[in-house]
Amino acid sequence: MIYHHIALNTILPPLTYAHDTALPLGSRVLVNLRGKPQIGVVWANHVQPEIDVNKILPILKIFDHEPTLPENWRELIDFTARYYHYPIGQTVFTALPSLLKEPRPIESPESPVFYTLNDLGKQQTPPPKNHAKKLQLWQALFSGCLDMATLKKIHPKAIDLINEYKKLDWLSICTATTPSIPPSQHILNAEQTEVSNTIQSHLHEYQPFLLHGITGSGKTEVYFDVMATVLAQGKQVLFLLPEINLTPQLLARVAQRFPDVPTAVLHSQTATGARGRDYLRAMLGHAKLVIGTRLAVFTPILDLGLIVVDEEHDNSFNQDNELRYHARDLAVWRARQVACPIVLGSATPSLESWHKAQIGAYQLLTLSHRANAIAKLPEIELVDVRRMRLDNGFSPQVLNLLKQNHQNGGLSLVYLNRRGFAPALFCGDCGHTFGCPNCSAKLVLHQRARQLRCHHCDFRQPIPHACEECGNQDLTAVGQGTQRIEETLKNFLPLAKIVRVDRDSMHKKTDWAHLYDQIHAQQVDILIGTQMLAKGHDFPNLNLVVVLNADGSLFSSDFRAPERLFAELMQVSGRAGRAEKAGRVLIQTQLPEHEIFHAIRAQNFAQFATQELAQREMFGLPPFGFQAAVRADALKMSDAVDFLNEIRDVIAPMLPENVSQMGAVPMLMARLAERERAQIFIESMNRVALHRALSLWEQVLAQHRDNRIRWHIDVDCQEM
Ligand SMILES: Nc1ncnc2c1ncn2[C@@H]1O[C@H](COP(=O)(O)OP(=O)(O)OP(=O)(O)O)[C@@H](O)[C@H]1O
Ligand SMILES: [Zn+2]
Repeated sequence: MIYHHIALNTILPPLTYAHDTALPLGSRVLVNLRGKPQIGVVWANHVQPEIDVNKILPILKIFDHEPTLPENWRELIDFTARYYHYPIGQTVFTALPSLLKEPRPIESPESPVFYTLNDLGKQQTPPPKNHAKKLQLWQALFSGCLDMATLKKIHPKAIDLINEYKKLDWLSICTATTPSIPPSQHILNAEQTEVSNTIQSHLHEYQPFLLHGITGSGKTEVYFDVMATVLAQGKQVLFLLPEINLTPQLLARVAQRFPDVPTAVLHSQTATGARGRDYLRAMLGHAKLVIGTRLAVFTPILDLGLIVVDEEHDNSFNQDNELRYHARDLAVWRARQVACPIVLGSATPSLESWHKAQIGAYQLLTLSHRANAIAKLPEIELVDVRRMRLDNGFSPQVLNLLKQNHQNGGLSLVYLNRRGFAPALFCGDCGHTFGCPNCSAKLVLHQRARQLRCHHCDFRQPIPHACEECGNQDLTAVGQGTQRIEETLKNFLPLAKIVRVDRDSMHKKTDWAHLYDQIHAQQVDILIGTQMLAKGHDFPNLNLVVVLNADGSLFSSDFRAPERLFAELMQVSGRAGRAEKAGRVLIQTQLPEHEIFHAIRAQNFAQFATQELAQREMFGLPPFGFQAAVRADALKMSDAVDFLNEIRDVIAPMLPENVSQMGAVPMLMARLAERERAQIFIESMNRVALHRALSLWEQVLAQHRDNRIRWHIDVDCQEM
């Protein structure tokens, strides 16, 4: 008998099972766990059993016709599990798409066949213009070699058309698997060229780059330029971006620039079947360009030649439940593993990456001008609203500008990162506000739906007619949400076409396409939007941005709040003035003297980063020190706090010297979905020591099982 370690979807380490031959590592198998058949992955073979061999169960089934999960992928999983102190088996199951978690054999995709029009085909009349997709498919076949997966992305009925053309003998099969890549529509400017050349002088080796390019400086064009070279060499590219930026606009840009390149798109909304297939296509090297959000960092890739992380500072690369990982950091690890360059791009880099560039661990590349030669960075002005009477959140100055801009035919964006009608409902008699019964959060008023809603746990209730404390029937909606802003502006400018863009208004994928069409047809005068609209979009006509109520987070005790606010305001400002029309940005604030606004007005990231980093260094905060949180939640705060403090005391005598652990404290958002949450911060200036301490925590936590309490470890935690 040969004994194997099998990684299973459990908190236990890989368990031992027997088979009469040695199975290849990375194979999928079926085994019994607690009497139930479960899918597992062979993690080690020829292991020495640590338990009585008579008790070792046999492997029930081997999916031996499937490709095995490759070695470098297993190394990535091992590293992830170790670094984030998470069970290996559960890490495997987070990283796999559903298709591979099913106890069924999968159909392994065959090597793709590439089609092109032959001479006879090229002599035919192309399909008429009113059959746009058919024509597009024809044009793609005319100029390149494409596989079925790529053709299907151009036209869903590609199979039928290919069969038809085959019958007519218009096609030939080509072997070329290195795609032909048409040149860009833009000629890179001098800065872009230099940056691209620098990156390209480091292909085939590990080299991290931090590309700091102001908004609209043409970072995407630089990524594409480097990608074109790597793809033309037949290597694969991993392109990661925040969920919010994975827009149809971006995918259209990719499709236009790389029409022949077999592409896999992996994000949480991709349909299960498609995601599984794309995962395998990347793993087998069929898909050359792998685009996705954070989870795509776990895609096995046969021949990785380049990684790009766009908007690398974005918080959505950090997963904050179950396996708490940072996709950007894992991407850097992967680049080192396979010795390829990685480009981290942003207009407002994370202070972690900026610091690494300052100390020379990353190479800093800069794009300091807008790519479009006539476009300039917008002017940013502050509107001091301290002593002003606001009309539903608007200063008179801002209202006037919006009116003027509408009269002059401009496009304006009103930014407010708060959806709903009003953030709170308030009783003027007794001062009561309506809170969520499950969370420490106020209920948000949604006027049209006639509901109060919790934006954290999605609790909903009808709008009450009277105060639940004193019975007063005169309740006031305080503060502004995007719906109220929309209402106010519609009353103020009844002739303007106003569109609100937030999570409540954008449900379907087609909503975005529709919005773009409307904007490009110049049918929109004013956009009202949350973060969703602030990032990455390129609306050439947009020339006025108004930010309402930017101050909220400046009172936060989260040390990352200023960094986030700076990034947010630079991003939203960066939407203005991207083409011919000069841009203007107004930020309403109660705190115009706050130092963060000096840097924002100067639009000077380096200045901001230097200030912030000096403070972080003084307090030993990341990126100077390393930090992890151990969190516990229970129905009662005292249970969570006591649990953590007890374990802390057990560990204290064993704690490595240069590690400190604080006392347990409630989290900033102390109550969430009926659970009360506490945490202990564990800090060290030495990463290895911190991880040694965390391993201790892991061991002791595992021994202290208490059904009332759930716990987790969050390494490099982003949430306070
Ligand atoms: N070399 C160039 N010549 C002319 N136009 C260009 C050039 N490079 C990029 N552009 C155009 O400039 C605009 C901004 O480019 P791009 O979207 O690549 O910038 P970005 O830095 O990724 O922007 P952001 O970070 O603000 O989302 C786009 O409309 C793009 O088509
Ligand atoms: Zn809630």
